[in-house]
Amino acid sequence: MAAAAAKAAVVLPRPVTFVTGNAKKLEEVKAIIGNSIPFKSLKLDLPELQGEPEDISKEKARLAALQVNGPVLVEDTCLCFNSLKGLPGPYIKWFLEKLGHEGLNNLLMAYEDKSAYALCAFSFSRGPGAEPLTFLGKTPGKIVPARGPTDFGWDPVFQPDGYDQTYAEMSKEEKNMISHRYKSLALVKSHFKEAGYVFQTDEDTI
Ligand SMILES: O=P(O)(O)OP(=O)(O)OP(=O)(O)OC[C@H]1O[C@@H](n2cnc3c(O)ncnc32)[C@H](O)[C@@H]1O
Ligand SMILES: [Mg+2]
Repeated sequence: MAAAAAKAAVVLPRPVTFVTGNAKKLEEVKAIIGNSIPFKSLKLDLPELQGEPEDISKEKARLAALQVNGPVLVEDTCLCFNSLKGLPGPYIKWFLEKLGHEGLNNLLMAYEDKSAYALCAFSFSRGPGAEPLTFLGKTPGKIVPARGPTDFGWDPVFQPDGYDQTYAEMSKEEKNMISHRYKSLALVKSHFKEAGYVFQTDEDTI
């Protein structure tokens, strides 16, 4: 067949819903995605799961797709300390909540190596029952005593490699050009471009 290479467009029932309970994530996702993917957001507190980042992200997507009954994007963010073999990793939310910025630094007191990496795992599911695809973005850096505004998570204690500023001290534009989230979303965007999804609109979603 001559046109064997031509792929049929995959029609999705409505714009993708980005499901998150975190308003700061949403701000960054909106800024990075822009108009490249038609999406809307839904604030839902999905369960904090355990395991490997990729598995957690996929499971989040499965749960979100069931709740939304349509295509979803979710993401799970980890902050991994190399001296601690990648921990706190996906458990950073609880570590930050209980220990604060100073406590995160204290975890590394006994170690010379303060290096760390921020890891973002976006997962996309085409709908309930579909196997989610996962896209990982990683930015290396180190853990430092808190500097800068404290409006987003662990930003004040993470200084990316090659920069004198912590994520918190950078402008949002600058962070969004180098961040774990930016890198993961760049892969998501490429996937959407390649897949050529066609969206039907559905006005009755939130
Ligand atoms: O509803 P979801 O999307 O799960 O939102 P969440 O706040 O529960 O987020 P995670 O489960 O991914 O937990 C990640 C933790 O790291 C924080 N965090 C996520 N991205 C961050 C970033 O870019 N800079 C600083 N802190 C971040 C976030 O506030 C959480 O405390
Ligand atoms: Mg969460």
